Order: sequence, then C-alpha cells, then structure tokens
Amino acid sequence: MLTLIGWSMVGASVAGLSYPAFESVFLKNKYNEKKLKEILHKSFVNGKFYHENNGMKVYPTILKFETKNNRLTFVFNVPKGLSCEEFEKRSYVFKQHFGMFINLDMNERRGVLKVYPRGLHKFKYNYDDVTEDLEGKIPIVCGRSLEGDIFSFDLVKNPHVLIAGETGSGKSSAIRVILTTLIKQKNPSEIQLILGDLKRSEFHLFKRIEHVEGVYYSADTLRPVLNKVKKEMTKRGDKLDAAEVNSIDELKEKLPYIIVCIDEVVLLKKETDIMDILEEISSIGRSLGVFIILSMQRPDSKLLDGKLKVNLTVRMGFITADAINAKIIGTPGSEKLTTPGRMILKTNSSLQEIQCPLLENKKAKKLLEPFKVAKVIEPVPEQDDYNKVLELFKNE
Ligand SMILES: Nc1ncnc2c1ncn2[C@@H]1O[C@H](COP(=O)(O)OP(=O)(O)OP(=O)(O)O)[C@@H](O)[C@H]1O
Repeated sequence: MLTLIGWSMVGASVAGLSYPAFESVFLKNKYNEKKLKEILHKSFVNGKFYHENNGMKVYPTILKFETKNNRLTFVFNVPKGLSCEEFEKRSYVFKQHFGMFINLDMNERRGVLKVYPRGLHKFKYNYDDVTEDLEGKIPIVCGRSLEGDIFSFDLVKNPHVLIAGETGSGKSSAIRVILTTLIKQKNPSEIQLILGDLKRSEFHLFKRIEHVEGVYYSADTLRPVLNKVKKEMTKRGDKLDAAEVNSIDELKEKLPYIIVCIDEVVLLKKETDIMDILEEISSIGRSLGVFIILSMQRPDSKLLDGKLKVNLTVRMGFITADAINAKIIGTPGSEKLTTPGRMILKTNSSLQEIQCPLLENKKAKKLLEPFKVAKVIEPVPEQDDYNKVLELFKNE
C-alpha cells in the first residue's frame, strides 16, 4: 500500500469542474454529496482514468462517500485495464480539483481519496492543547495533522528521530516543543536529557532544568558523557540478562529513559568514536531505554548512509533545498514545502504533512521556569584569604 499526500500547491485548473469549483461547492453547500461526487467524476474524466471497452469508456465507480471532522473520503474501484500506478502517477489531477491537501491511497483494486478542505495553518504552542490526547511512555509532539488533531508518537515504540531542514525552516522551534512538553509531562525520575548544542545557540534555556543531565557545547565535553551512557547501557543490558527480560520496562527497578538530543550533529562527523556511540544507541538503545534525537540543516549522505539512518525510525523533513536532500532524509515532498514549521513526517512506512506549533524561546523559557534548579554559586574566597596564601608562598 502506498500513501501519497498532497503537499504541493497546484494553482492551475483543468477544463471542467476544478479546484475553484470544489471550493465554492464545499464552502457554500458544505457537504453537498451529489456535487462533490460530480467533481470527483470530472477528475476521472480530466485525468483520463478510464478503460475503453468496445468504444465505451469505463470510469471508476464511486463506492462510498463520507464526511468526518476535517475530511471528505471517497472510495472508488479501479476498473479492469487500469492500474493503481496510473492513479498514483497522475494524482496531481485530484489536487487540481480538490486543492492542495489530499491523500490518495491505492490498494489492490481500490482507491481511497481523502480531501482536507481546511488544510493546515500555522498556530502557536499551547501546552494544554497539544497535550490533550497525549499517550505513551515518551510522547513526542509533532504538530497538527490534516485530520485536525495533534499528532504525537511514543518514542519507545518509534525509537530515534532525525530532524532536518534548511535554516529558518523551524527545527529549533520543533525541538523546543518536543523537549518543553516532555519536561512538563514527565518527572526527572522518568526521563533524563543529555543535550548537545554544537552551534552554541539552541539549548541555553534548558540549562539547570531538573530533567537535564547537562548541555554540552563541544565534542570534547560531549565525549565523556556519551561514554558514561555507553557504560550505563552495558549495565542495563546486564540487568536485563539477570532478570531474563527484554526491556527495562519489564524490570522491577524503574530506570529513567535517557534521551540524547544533538543539534547540528553534522559537526560531529569527524568524531568517529562519538558517531560510533550514537550508532550503538540507535542499534540497541530501545530495549535499554536510551534514545537519540538528531538534528541537522543539510542531511549528510555519508553520515546517514549506514545503520544510523536505518535505525532513526522517525524522520521530520522540514523545508529542504531539493528533492535529493528530501530523499536522503526519507521525506519526499519536503522540498516542496514553503511554510516554516511545516514538515513531512515519516513514521513506520507512512508519510504525512504536519504543521508544528510555534514555540518561541521567550515563551519556552517561561514555561520551563518552574523546573529550574537554583544556580550553584561557588564561594569566592575573601581577598584576605588570597593575601594569606600569597604570604605563605613568599615565606617559602
Ligand atoms: N512552527 C512554526 N510556525 C510558524 N513559524 C515558525 C515555526 N517555526 C519557526 N517559525 C518561524 O521561522 C523562524 C526560524 O525558525 P527556527 O529558528 O526554528 O528555524 P531553524 O530551522 O532552527 O533554523 P536554524 O537552522 O538556522 O537554526 C522563527 O523565528 C519563526 O519566525
């Protein structure tokens, strides 16, 4: 089964009922079933989705029509002599008739066309809204889907995330959304965050948060802590062996999930020992409760050509420079995005378009304020003490 999502704006209309017609039918008459079916039939005509039999054109039959929340669903059959691939190849015809937000699923001899007339819009982060239906042990908030709901996934079930996109595409805001929500949702005994900020620009606001083990700005400072994580994985592995269980979730002792989140991980490319640890986490971390979230501007094909890429089961592809970059990330279509905060999200084998909420630095700081631990102020020796020390040296 292939899922295609309409993410490109197709302005032009073809002959017959086209997108403007759909818009007026939808907006004026809401769910006028007859007219909406007519539009679908027109798209079959204009897309040449028919099979000729003795001079007769046989078009798909609309088997079902349904409206629900933010979505219209049409189910149609694929007449003999036509293939699902032909529909997939010419899916732009449906966009020309129903607008940019469609989803076409061609499966065996059936097509399911979902149309989202209201589309996707930018919106601001609100903790209560985005957490209304959150579930899972490590819920990762992505944003609003075409269905109108907030889409999230459980990092334990979909381990390790790649976040990629051009500068200004909304990666930092998305990471703020993910981390701030986790910090507000979970106790420090449940999750521990290790943050790598190689551009020294993103993670200041997470310093001294109870859940944050540390914020590291260079390979040299990150290396020892990742080595500790490696040792911790070995310890956890031994505990699983001793208890004869497969995952830390089955242990009596409750261990915190460890999440290593690194911004602009490409800057670590030459640090092969660090990259090896990240790859090891991606291979065996899931059962041990250790996860990675990696972000980068330009996806680096060398960095992402091995096990690491395969093991990053979730990909968030924000605006990308071109189709090659989108392909490396694994989110085809992200090269067509133009809105900051918009991503093509790949989870399992499906792709969907999502709008991430905007969470600005200032607001995130405010939300995180209650979780800050007091700053440790090193005692400064009195000037007199220095003088005494100096005296001692003088006497020697
Ligand atoms: N979800 C969003 N909704 C609306 N606007 C957004 C969203 N995310 C980001 N923006 C806008 O885009 C700007 C850049 O966003 P952001 O800093 O997150 O991009 P970035 O991909 O991290 O860039 P860089 O790689 O340069 O750090 C923000 O200042 C904001 O104006």
